[in-house]
Amino acid sequence: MSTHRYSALLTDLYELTMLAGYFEKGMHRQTAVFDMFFRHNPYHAGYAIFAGLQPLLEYLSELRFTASDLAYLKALGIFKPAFLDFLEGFRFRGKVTAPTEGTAVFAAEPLVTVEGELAEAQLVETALLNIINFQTLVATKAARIVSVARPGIVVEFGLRRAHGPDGGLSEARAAFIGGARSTSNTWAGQVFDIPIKGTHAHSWVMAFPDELSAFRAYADCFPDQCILLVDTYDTLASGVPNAIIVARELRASGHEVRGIRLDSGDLAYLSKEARRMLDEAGFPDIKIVASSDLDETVIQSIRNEGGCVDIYGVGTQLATCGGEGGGSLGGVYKLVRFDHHPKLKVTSDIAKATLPDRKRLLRAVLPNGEYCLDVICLEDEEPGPGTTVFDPVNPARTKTVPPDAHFEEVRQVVMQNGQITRPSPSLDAMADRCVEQMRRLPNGTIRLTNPHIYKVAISSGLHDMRTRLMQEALENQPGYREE
Ligand SMILES: Nc1ncnc2c1ncn2[C@@H]1O[C@H](COP(=O)(O)OP(=O)(O)OP(=O)(O)O)[C@@H](O)[C@H]1O
Ligand SMILES: O=P(O)(O)OC[C@H]1O[C@H](OP(=O)(O)OP(=O)(O)O)[C@H](O)[C@@H]1O
Ligand SMILES: O=C(O)c1cccnc1
Repeated sequence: MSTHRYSALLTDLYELTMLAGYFEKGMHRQTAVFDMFFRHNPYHAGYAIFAGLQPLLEYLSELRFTASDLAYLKALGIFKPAFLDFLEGFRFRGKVTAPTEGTAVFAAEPLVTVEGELAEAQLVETALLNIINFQTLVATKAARIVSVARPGIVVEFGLRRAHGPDGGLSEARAAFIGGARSTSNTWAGQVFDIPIKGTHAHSWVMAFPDELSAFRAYADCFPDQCILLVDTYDTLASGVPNAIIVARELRASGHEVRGIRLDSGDLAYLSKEARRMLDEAGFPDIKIVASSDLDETVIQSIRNEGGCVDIYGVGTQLATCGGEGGGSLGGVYKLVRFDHHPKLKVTSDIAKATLPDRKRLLRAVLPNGEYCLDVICLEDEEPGPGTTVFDPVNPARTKTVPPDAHFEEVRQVVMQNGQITRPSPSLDAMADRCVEQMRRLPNGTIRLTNPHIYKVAISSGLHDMRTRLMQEALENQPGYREE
């Protein structure tokens, strides 16, 4: 569902000045192809989970300059009237190719490819990166957290620590794609139809004369959604025993306490003790919720210690994409074809050289359904099983596509002539896709630390084209002399 209209001014000024320049030089209608990709998986992870496509397509479909946008740009005094007239009729009519949200993707792979006139393909750079970088970063963090929490479930609690209201909204969406089963963010629930869940705060307990009367009052108000926060005073000496008293009283009136929440201390130890006390009191179905600065490492530690947590409430670390290698995803948007010619950003560092031209992204799948490597090839290439492919950074290293593998196309055309051509799957289907993708990755790829590096290779056609373009670019440098 659409949240709001995106402004056409959701862009960096330089996109607009370049556009004005291309317009003035008569270049704006020349054809261009741009690729969005990132150079390193976030969190030093073995994979990333692609997210943000549906909001991106909404932005592209709605992109137009309103009268007030044009008045604002005019008042800046830097744009000429003819250009402002051009912007008035501006619409995005390009083509977009991308994976489905929830798909596992890897560093160096072309993710979103935008093809169209230079003006439209250039203008959308900033918004595209803003949307895809953030949602992919959050979905990946959620997938990491969920991968260690399972079969425990993850609830997203991050709104209070998210980067602004809009950050909190899109974060809840991306966290759901990455595997969080619900959110505390009520607005996200309304906008995206994500299940919403919640308990109560310490202030509830403190607003009553004592913990037991606070628990009784909460059970009275919410007899069928009663989850009690048990750590305000002393978790095991008062919180859990008081929760058991209220659970007995509620049962006598035909209802059940649903859960207790632990929010401090050693969550492994406390959850085991609380589980034992609840079971002994005849409440094996009361769930244990844990929160308190959780992330994938803490959850793994709780699991390793045999903790009895059923539900992990994860806020700050998920909303802010914390942890080493987190914080931001460095996705970039590079010109790969212009005016019917493949383009390459030449650099002495081959790791930073772009992959030219229109490309396909293929995933080699073994007979058992497991993914074994990805191959980036030119649009008209058909690499088959048994083909030799090249490491993009060190092409002296080659690999053979297993002869019994078959290729799956990772991306599809999702927009043509500015019209969405593939309806977006539901958020549930995206979340299911993420689960399925993680299941099909090789063992070790989803490990938190030092993961197995999933191979991404380039085809011989792409390798040859890149080598030729690098050579041509060098020869065109003033002062170049072949040794
Ligand atoms: N078993 C565990 N293994 C690893 N880390 C844990 C475990 N249990 C809790 N933690 C983490 O240890 C930290 C300690 O929490 P502690 O209760 O001391 O602080 P707190 O929750 O910030 O307390 P308060 O909110 O009362 O100040 C939290 O960040 C929590 O995520
Ligand atoms: O720790 P997070 O992963 O961000 O999860 C959300 C946290 O937000 C709430 O506490 P808050 O820090 O607002 O205050 P409190 O713990 O003092 O109640 C809640 O009790 C969690 O601890
Ligand atoms: O419902 C909760 O328990 C909750 C919601 C947001 C943040 N912390 C806790």
